[in-house]
Amino acid sequence: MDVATRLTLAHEAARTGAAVAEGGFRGEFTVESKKRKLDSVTEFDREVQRRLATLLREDDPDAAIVGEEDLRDVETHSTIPDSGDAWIVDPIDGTNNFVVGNRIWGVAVSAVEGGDAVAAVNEFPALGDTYAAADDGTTRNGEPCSVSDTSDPETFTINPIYGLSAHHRRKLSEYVDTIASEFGDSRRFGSSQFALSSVAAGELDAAVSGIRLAPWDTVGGVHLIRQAGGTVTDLDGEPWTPTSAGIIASNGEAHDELVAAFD
Ligand SMILES: O=P(O)(O)OC[C@H]1O[C@](O)(COP(=O)(O)O)[C@@H](O)[C@@H]1O
Ligand SMILES: [Mg+2]
Repeated sequence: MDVATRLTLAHEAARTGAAVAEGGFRGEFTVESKKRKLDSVTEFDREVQRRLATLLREDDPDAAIVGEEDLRDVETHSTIPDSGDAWIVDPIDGTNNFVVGNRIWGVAVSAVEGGDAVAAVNEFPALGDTYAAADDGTTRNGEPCSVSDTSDPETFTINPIYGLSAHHRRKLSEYVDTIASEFGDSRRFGSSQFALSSVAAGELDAAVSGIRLAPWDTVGGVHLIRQAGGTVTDLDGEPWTPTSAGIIASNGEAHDELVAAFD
């Protein structure tokens, strides 16, 4: 399958999942906690992943499906296979927002070949924004977009992505302090894919995390940023991969300063 076809399929999957989730947004549904109190899953997370996995398998039967939710009836991987093709799915990124009726949640679908992302779509239906990329740049709602051109670190707006586990809380507060003392302002949204999409479209200058984030929270958004002209590394400044323990994603204009500031 060529990358243009993969992008089309990613769009179709994201749209399908978004329509399913939109049907439940601000309605009544069941919510459960997974391993941690803040790690929520709803019946819509599971249903969207089920629908996406079925749709993607129909068109690409040999590809692995990597997804956030553990479904009894659908085979899903939790890590990206070393070889072959895979689809990475976050059925709802920003579930805690979805649960309380906050609009910042989306469906993330990306295609990986031999470990490398080749197409990605992050759709945020309640916001009306869809970010997408194959191999010829990134679009927001079908129009080309690019990372910001902010170059003065003191004016950078940065999203410190944290996660849902309590033991990393100290790291988050250190990151917020560093942003306040060495950079500009901080933002937090409760959705890693939203943060990364925002960097890709120049709505944020950078997003950083000191913890290893899941592939469904990152791979698509990282591809969007790289295709939009940005830079994504690990905390040592080496190119980011899904196994990196931390991420510095930026417009590239003050990347060395970011790498020096966060560890
Ligand atoms: O910006 P915040 O509040 O640190 O949130 C980031 C967190 O949000 C999430 O992207 C939400 O993911 P889910 O809603 O899919 O569970 C986390 O995986 C990530 O760690
Ligand atoms: Mg999710």
